[in-house]
Amino acid sequence: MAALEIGGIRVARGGRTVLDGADWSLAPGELHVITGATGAGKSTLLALAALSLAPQGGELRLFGAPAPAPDAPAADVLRRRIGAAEQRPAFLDHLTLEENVALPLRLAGRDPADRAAQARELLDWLGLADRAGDPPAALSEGERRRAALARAVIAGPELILADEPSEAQDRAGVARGLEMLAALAEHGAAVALATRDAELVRLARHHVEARLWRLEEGRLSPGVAA
Ligand SMILES: Nc1ncnc2c1ncn2[C@@H]1O[C@H](COP(=O)(O)OP(=O)(O)OP(=O)(O)O)[C@@H](O)[C@H]1O
Repeated sequence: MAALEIGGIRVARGGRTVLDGADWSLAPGELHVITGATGAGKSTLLALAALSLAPQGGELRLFGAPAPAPDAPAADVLRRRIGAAEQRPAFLDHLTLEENVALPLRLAGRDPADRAAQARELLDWLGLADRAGDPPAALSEGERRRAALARAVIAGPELILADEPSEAQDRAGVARGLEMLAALAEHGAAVALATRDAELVRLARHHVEARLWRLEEGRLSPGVAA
């Protein structure tokens, strides 16, 4: 069963048709990389999958069932199975970075020691261990992106969505983030990331098992956007 299926999906934003009959299916254990020019609709596609946005037409299915409207109570329940790292992540500035990253575990009712240990491990892996006690406002753009990725994956979601995860990262950071997402896919998560980063695409092609898509004129097709 696919984690996510869209069929003939149509979305208009700001008076413009962004997705125009797009089809896509993402199964557990798969890593998909969506490429496309700026404004092509990559973030829109991930926002649909994250139940942040409703389509105007077509079919959206999550975990084998028709997706509820973003404001329906059922959407809140489903979102707990989804980890999304947004392009412009928001954090709670009265909490430390570690507490922000551990928030999904807090919402899941996990005990504090367990939450702290898991957050530390992820921050360490993503090169943020020395920032754990800092407020999010003190982080650089690249550090915020990595923290958003950590927060998206910490509770073990079945579907992981990462929007431009490599933006503002150095080469080592790009590789680390991709390695982590590929490892999570290997362990059974359905993972999709959107990017315009040629280095990330190169790594996805040659160093991990990934399926590449290009989003053009509102539709997805196999390959990489020019
Ligand atoms: N909140 C919004 N209100 C109105 N229009 C929007 C909104 N968000 C996005 N759009 C428009 O939808 C289109 C697709 O935007 P989207 O952010 O999905 O593209 P993208 O491929 O992710 O671009 P980028 O690579 O620059 O992040 C653009 O024309 C954009 O201006």
